[in-house]
Amino acid sequence: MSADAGAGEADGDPPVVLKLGGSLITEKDRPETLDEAALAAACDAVADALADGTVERLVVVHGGGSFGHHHASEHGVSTSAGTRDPAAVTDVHGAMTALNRAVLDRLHDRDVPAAPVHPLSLAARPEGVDGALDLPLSSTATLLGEGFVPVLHGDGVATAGAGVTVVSGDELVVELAAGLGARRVGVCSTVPGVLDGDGDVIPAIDDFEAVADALGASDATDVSGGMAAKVRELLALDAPAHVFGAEGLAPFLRGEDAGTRID
Ligand SMILES: Nc1ncnc2c1ncn2[C@@H]1O[C@H](COP(=O)(O)OP(=O)(O)OP(=O)(O)O)[C@@H](O)[C@H]1O
Ligand SMILES: C=C(C)CCOP(=O)(O)O
Repeated sequence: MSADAGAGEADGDPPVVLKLGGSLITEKDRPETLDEAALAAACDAVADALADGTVERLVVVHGGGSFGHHHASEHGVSTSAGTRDPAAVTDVHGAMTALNRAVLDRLHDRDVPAAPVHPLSLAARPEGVDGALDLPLSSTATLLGEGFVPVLHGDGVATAGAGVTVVSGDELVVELAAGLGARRVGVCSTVPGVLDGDGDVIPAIDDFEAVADALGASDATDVSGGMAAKVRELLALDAPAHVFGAEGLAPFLRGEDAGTRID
C-alpha cells in the first residue's frame, strides 16, 4: 500500500471508488473505439447518483479497453514486462489520456465536476515489477476535498529495473480505496459479476482459492490479468467491493448489493 495511506480520510465522508472497465466503455476488439452507448449510460448513472446525493464523494478510475491494451500489447508491455522505448511509453500514455479526455467530456456534459489525474506523472514501482506500487494520493484527496470527482486511469508507470510497465485500473482502485479509506468499491465491467463454471454469478467471494478454477483472463486483448487479477486485488481490501455489469451500476451507487460481493 502507499506510504501516504490515509491521506484523504480527514477531509470528509469516506468516498466511493468506482472503476469503469475498459471492456465496458470501449469496443475492446476494435482499436481506439469507444462504446458510446455504454459510456453514456455509465456517465448518466454517475451524474444521477451525485445529483440526488446518494453519493457525495466519488473517485472514478477507468481501464484501458481498446485504447491502452491495444498499444501495450503491440509494444510487448504489461504489468510485469517493461519498455525503455520512449515511443512505446508515449503510445500507451497517449491512448490512455485520449480515452480519459473522452470520459471527462461526457461527465462534463452531465455537469459532473470531473478532473483528470494521470498516474504516469504520479506513481512508480520503486522496487521493481514485484514490488509495491507507490501512488501518492495528495492530489486526488485534495481534489476530492475541493468538490471535484478525480478521474484516474490505467497507464504506464515508471518501474525500477524495467523502464515503464503498465499499471492497471484495478491496482489503482486498490491503492485509492485503502489510502482514502473508501466506503465502498465498485468494478463495473461487461460481465454481470464473477461467474462460476456454469456461467452463474457467484454472489460473494471471501477466499481466492475457493473460486480460482473459475477465474480466467480477459476474452479480449488484455495485458493486466483479467478477472483473476481483479478478484485477487479486491480481496486484499478492507472496504467491501462489488463486481457487476452495466445493469448493476445504478443499484451499486444507491448503496445496494450488485453482482458479486468481494470481502
Ligand atoms: N470467472 C469469470 N467471471 C467473469 N468474467 C471472467 C471470468 N473469467 C474470465 N473472465 C473475463 O474477464 C473479463 C473482465 O475482465 P477485463 O479485465 O477484461 O475487464 P475490464 O476491467 O472491464 O477491462 P479493462 O481491463 O480494459 O479495464 C470478462 O469480460 C471475461 O472475459
Ligand atoms: C493497458 C493499460 C495502459 C491500462 C490497463 O488498465 P486496465 O484496463 O484497468 O487493466
